Amino acid sequence: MPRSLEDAPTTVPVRLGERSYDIAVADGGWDALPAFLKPALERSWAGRGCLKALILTDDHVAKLPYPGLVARALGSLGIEATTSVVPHGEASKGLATAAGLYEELVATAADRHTLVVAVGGGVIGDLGGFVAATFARGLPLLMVPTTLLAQVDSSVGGKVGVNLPKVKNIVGSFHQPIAVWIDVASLNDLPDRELRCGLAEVVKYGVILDAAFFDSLEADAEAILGRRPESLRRIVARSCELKADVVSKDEREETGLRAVLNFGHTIGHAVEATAGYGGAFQHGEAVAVGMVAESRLAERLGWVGRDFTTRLTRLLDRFGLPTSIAGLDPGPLLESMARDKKNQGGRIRLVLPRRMGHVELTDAAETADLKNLLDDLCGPAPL
Ligand SMILES: NC(=O)c1ccc[n+]([C@@H]2O[C@H](COP(=O)([O-])OP(=O)(O)OC[C@H]3O[C@@H](n4cnc5c(N)ncnc54)[C@H](O)[C@@H]3O)[C@@H](O)[C@H]2O)c1
Ligand SMILES: O=C(O)C(=O)C[C@@H](O)[C@H](O)[C@H](O)COP(=O)(O)O
Ligand SMILES: [Zn+2]
Repeated sequence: MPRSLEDAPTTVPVRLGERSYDIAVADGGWDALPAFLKPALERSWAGRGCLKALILTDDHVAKLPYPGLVARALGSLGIEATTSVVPHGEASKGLATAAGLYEELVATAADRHTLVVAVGGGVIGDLGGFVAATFARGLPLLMVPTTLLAQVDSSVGGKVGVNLPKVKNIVGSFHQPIAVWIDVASLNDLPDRELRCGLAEVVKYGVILDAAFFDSLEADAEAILGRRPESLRRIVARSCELKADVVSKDEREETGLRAVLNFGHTIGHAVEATAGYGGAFQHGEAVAVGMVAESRLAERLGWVGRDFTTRLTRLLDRFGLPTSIAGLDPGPLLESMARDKKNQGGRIRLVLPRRMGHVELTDAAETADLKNLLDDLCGPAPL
């Protein structure tokens, strides 16, 4: 049970017609999970009549209580769970791991009512979601994100997928979960580096959608880094609300609205893929340097002033995130950007800021502009 009424989970709805679902933002209170899950299973065609579940997690999270707490909640609903553990890290988010999971589903006689439960970070959510989307043409999916990044971003909105060696997230689908259960208390176990990675996506929401949220992150930075529960719960709930609103208006990134969530990712994904998965840059770190680099591009196009990038860089710095791509090789970065999913008609499209709280998808930058930008930013940092 929640420890008090104030501890009852906050619910954020994701409004998508028949694919609507709720995100519960709790602080402990795992006893409330069965009551939260039961109606979600009943609402979902594939979840109705569910007797079996596959809990997917990684070898770090497998040592924590969360997969067991999920299995217990499912057991109380009469659902028998088996657990599959994959190695932690981005290298697991590939077709080879997915193929192994398909074999496990076959071996356990999974049917279209078998629930896939992703318990872990964004790697587990994207991989488990991809397997759920594709096995038997679609199994019900429950997200139980345990990193800040997964709680504020990857567990919400239905983008699931895996990487090819040179291209991030290039094989995938849109497959909405039936529910998302977030326990912010699980963030107490998280290494500092992973907390910072999540903060990169949190800062992103301020830049793209909510200037007042950005102000509040600046004001509350110490409490957030100190993992004060109210602060974590506030940033998780607000991030989920902002993402849920965008996803409900443009679920499949068709109108250009959802693309705003990709600020920092055109250059960020290029940095991640060229550095190698599990290499020098985690996703959140790549997004941090990507946001700064894309803000510099916006400066060059006259969209924002230098002060805009300075303010963004200062907050990322305060959160202990990298802000520079100095020393990277610009050639492979540009090649990688040319493979971005947002591109159209051979033109690279990026999401760039106009002012705090507002960004736009644009192909205004010529390849030569991008090459100059990368040459400058990858050169030695100014003294
Ligand atoms: N689908 C989307 O919309 C979306 C959005 C953002 C990011 N992503 C994807 O998410 C991935 C990054 O996710 P991530 O940053 O969560 O990385 P991750 O899944 O690799 O998790 C980071 C590390 O934290 C560990 N961990 C997880 N929970 C923990 C806990 N409570 N305590 C201690 N350790 C814990 C994991 O074992 C792992 O070592 C990338 O692949 C990125 O592309 C997807
Ligand atoms: O949900 C979205 O839409 C996003 O763009 C969120 C991003 O933070 C996330 O990294 C996403 O996986 C990137 O999507 P992609 O389409 O560029 O692969
Ligand atoms: Zn991201």
